[in-house]
Amino acid sequence: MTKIATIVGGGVIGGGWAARFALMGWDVRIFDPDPEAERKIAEVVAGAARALPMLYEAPMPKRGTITFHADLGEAVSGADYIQESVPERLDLKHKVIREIQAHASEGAVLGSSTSGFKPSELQEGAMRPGQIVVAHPFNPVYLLPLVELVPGGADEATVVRARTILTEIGMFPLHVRAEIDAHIADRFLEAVWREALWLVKDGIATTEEIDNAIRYGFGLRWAQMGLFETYRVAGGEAGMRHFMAQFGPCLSWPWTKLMDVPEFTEDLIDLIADQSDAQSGKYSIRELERQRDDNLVAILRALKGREAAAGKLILEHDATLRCALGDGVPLVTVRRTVPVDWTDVNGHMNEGRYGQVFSDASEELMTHVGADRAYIEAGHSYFTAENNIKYLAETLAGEEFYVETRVMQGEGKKLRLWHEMKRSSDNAMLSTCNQFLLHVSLDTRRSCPPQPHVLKAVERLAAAHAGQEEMADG
Ligand SMILES: NC(=O)C1=CN([C@@H]2O[C@H](COP(=O)(O)OP(=O)(O)OC[C@H]3O[C@@H](n4cnc5c(N)ncnc54)[C@H](O)[C@@H]3O)[C@@H](O)[C@H]2O)C=CC1
Ligand SMILES: C[N+](C)(C)CC(=O)CC(=O)[O-]
Repeated sequence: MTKIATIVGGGVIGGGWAARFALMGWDVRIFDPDPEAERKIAEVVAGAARALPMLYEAPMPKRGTITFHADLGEAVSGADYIQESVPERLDLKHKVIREIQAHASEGAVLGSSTSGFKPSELQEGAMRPGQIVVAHPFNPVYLLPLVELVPGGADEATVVRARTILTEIGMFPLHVRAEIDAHIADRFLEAVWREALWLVKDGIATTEEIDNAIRYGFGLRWAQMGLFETYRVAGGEAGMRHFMAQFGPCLSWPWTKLMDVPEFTEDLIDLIADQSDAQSGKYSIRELERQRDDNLVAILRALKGREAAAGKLILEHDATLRCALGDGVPLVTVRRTVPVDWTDVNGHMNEGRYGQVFSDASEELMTHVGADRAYIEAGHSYFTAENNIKYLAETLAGEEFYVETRVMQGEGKKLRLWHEMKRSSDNAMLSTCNQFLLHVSLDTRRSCPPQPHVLKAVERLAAAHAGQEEMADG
């Protein structure tokens, strides 16, 4: 049964939540009094629909519907998960929580995106305080996995449900055990932001120079090792103890402005806004979002390949999205989106990646006929002896495609497959591959007949696919 998430407040963050839930197969309802909300969310969802599927090798779930509701009660009634994402004002959050709880079911999780309020502040005076948790996400919500889960006085059952749901939609719920203003990450980010403001105000660095100091250096380290592991390595062979002995004393030197906050005068606002315009004003916000998303996808996919940090989480989530091939004729062996890191200087999917796509297709087929991991570990497999690939139309980053596979020959050790790669949006033929494989013994590395159960499955498919002639392959 389709699950329902309601997003109350569809701005930058609410739009990101809506996109993540819908792309993970949930039906999404949105309540936001802004008459422009529908347009703004459609733009965020379009960006997310291009970026998020690029993270995965597995097919994405069928996308859920997104509906807009003028009545808050109607929007929340019967929802499984409700995420409050209205502006950061405690009086407004209290009012909205009261209205939500008057109509929401008792079993629903009510998460708040608040960047700074403690859960106990939100729970105070609520009809059912135990139903409310802080679920603080990071922008863009549809790509960054972190969500700080702060229970405060929430019921254990609510916290468990929240964690389960957030994990199911591909997030990393970081359990924040003690509630404090701004949780863990924003406490940290506020310190960095404050120091950056001082550097600009004091004329020491421009906004661009500060961004360069981050993106050419420590920002790259943070994405994969965080702070403490990075500093442990920086301590050399003696590790963290040496690092602290060397740099601990600096903490009492005047390296930072500590808690002083620069006053937000009109002059400071103009200084920063003007420098930001000079740095990035040539791009629209949507263009910057696209650059940011493509870079995040490339970084996350690199980490995925290394099973490191957030990439490991995406790899594990990918495995939960996989499902067995059906029994259709032809078999749909691959369904996925072209990630940005598969494109080349011509701005389209590089020809080398087609080989990977058809290799993935034959691996899926092998699993389907019983030549799976266990079979390979037992010393049997198929080797590809020939690929004849035709490139028929360009394939672009962000496009979903699928591969239909037919078994054209399945006799003894010979296996010949015919793959057709098609674009999902219009079923246009993108590429074909005539692929010949030989069954081998991994002990002798020479060809040999398959085990009887694999041969039987291959023969069954060859019979089912007989007469399904491939396109002329001359
Ligand atoms: N922008 C950011 O980087 C992040 C923001 N947050 C938190 O998310 C929450 C929302 O922030 P943003 O999305 O940035 O703000 P935003 O200003 O982009 O969006 C707020 C939305 O709430 C709507 N709204 C106002 N009153 C409402 C009501 N009574 N009922 C329903 N909707 C209403 C507005 O029309 C607007 O679309 C805040 O609590 C903020 O601290 C959390 C993580 C990051
Ligand atoms: C600026 N901010 C406090 C709203 C930022 C966040 O809450 C998290 C983020 O995405 O950086």
